[in-house]
Amino acid sequence: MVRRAVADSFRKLHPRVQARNPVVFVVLVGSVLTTVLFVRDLPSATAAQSVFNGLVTAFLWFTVLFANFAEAMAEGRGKAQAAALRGGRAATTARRRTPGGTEEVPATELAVGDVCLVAAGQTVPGDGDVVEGVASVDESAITGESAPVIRESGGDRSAVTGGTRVLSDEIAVRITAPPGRTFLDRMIAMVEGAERKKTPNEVALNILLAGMTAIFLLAVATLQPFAAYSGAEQSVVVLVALLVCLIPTTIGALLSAIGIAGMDRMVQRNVLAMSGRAVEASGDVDTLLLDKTGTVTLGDRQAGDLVPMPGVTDAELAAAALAASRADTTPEGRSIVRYASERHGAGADAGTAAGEPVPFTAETRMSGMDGERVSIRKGAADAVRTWVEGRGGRVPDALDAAVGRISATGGTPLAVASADGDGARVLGVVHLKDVVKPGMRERFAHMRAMGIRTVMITGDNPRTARAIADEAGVDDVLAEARPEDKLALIREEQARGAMVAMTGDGTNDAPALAQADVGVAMNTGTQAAKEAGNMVDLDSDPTKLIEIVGVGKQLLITRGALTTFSIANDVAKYFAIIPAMFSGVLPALDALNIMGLSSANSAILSAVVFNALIIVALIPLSLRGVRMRAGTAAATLRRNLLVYGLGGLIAPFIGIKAIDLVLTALGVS
Ligand SMILES: Nc1ncnc2c1ncn2[C@@H]1O[C@H](COP(=O)(O)OP(=O)(O)OP(=O)(O)O)[C@@H](O)[C@H]1O
Ligand SMILES: [K+]
Ligand SMILES: [Mg+2]
Repeated sequence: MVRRAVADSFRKLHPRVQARNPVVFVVLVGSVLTTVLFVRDLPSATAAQSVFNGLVTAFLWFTVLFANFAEAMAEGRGKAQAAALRGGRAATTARRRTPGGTEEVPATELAVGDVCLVAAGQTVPGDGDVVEGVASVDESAITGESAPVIRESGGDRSAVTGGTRVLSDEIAVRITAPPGRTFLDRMIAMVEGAERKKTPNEVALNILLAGMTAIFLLAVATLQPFAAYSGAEQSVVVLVALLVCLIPTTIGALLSAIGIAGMDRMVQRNVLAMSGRAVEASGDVDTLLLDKTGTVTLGDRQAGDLVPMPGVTDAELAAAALAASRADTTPEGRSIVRYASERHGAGADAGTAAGEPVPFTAETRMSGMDGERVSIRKGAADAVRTWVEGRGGRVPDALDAAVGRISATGGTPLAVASADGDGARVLGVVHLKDVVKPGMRERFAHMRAMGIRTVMITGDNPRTARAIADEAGVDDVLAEARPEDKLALIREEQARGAMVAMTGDGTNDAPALAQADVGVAMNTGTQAAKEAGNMVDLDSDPTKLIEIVGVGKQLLITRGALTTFSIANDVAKYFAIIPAMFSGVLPALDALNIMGLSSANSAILSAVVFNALIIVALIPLSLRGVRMRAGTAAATLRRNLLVYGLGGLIAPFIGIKAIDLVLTALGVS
């Protein structure tokens, strides 16, 4: 990896690459200039002068190369990972469905909307949503996790990724991404940094650094007339050396490496950040919104009980629930069919006329069927109540009692109602059971300690929401939320200045994921959710946000610390070079030579050498990030100013003096 980074450092010398970084570009121009002067003066200059010119030139080139090396090292890990991912992407053929049957086609010829059949042992040919069937899938090619996961049509676990392998059963997959733009392709581009754009913060910092560079350029250029006046005209090599020492080369050289390394630290935690901007934003998150099902809970909502209303028999309720769920492909719908068939026989709804299915939407929060004589609905209790009352029906008090009992345990109550010529009535309630994921409470407490407010938003009723919220330990809940309510809540938080992160998995979460500053989609979620967010968590762990925030904060703090160090650092070089330049003519300036450097040339050379070496010395810190300790932001800032500001001020005095001693001992100057 180091060898490749060294080769890349030379490859990056291309002016078009260098022009992206104003500080390093100025050093590059300086290097070219001193090289020309070194060669030009070679015949006329004294040997000592040529050695000086040659060494200054060499270390200016090293400065540029070290900056390139830092970036190449940061990119290295991603490139290795991309190569591994590419290796796993074997050519696959797909069994595409045609009007008459199926046909074999190469996966690269699939178009969006095609439906393919994938059986046990076969590789999923492209990204898509499962439209029929349930299967266990090995996603280790993408997540590195070998335990199989369940993918099924309908609900929030319908997305499959090209390159993963079906282990059991057969599924039909509707392709959602064109070849070349699949998740794996994007993942490769991402870890490789091919799509890396400068973040707004990086752009701002670059402008600041470019401004400082321009000011020092002006200062150094106007120094010459004064120097000439006082009889100490300086060589261009010395002026270039002074300029390079004064401009913020340290942070200029390391800035992009710090950003790339931050992205890479996300990848190491199995989080794919689609932009550096998202990584930065995660460092400032103060509100986290989570959906309930599949995020806070395991999301495997299964029918576990049927509660009939007074005057309704068990069989009647089961028949209605079954009829309303026959065409419902969501996991909830299928679990009702399973449960009712087990208890009351597969044909329990034989007496109920079939009809047109009414699919579930997050908007209506109901599903069911419309027959010729009778309509049936099942869904959120408040939605069903409105439906029944709208048809002149009266809702029994027993409904509230049943809903309350189920909700109190964190279960989801689905009310079942029917309407015919005689009016509408509630038949009973289906109890969907779900379980809070283990370890949630500790994780949310940790977030609270980091100053992050957690809000659970769910389409479920307020009592279920409250029960789950209390069990999981989130700070606040928003219940009975439709997609636009989720969106409105995020806008509201953002309007009062909060940085909002959202984790979710459903298609109904997609608008909110897109609106949030940091939108983390669960890998188990739907394609729509993954498209909308700016991060995907391959482990589908909502509390991963703690680590995401940690990485973001570390990125911001590392960048701040090294910027402080870089600027403080340049002050000392001023004390090395200015006295050296004028030592002959202005003895008063010798007071500035507090380092007691041996000669003018040695002082200047030592400063240039130190300026180059400090970049290499700080590469490990840039890649690893500064160590994070618990504490408030203000305390961290104070500590960093002390360590990196003061350290940056003192380090060069020691370093330059040491280099001066070595150079003198070697007899170089
Ligand atoms: N298949 C279905 N048929 C009828 N009603 C349903 C179905 N699935 C869910 N519901 C009802 O709709 C409500 C909202 O749906 P859903 O749970 O998907 O919302 P959500 O906003 O994604 O919240 P969550 O955080 O629970 O995922 C559920 O609480 C339930 O009452
Ligand atoms: K510098
Ligand atoms: Mg959901």
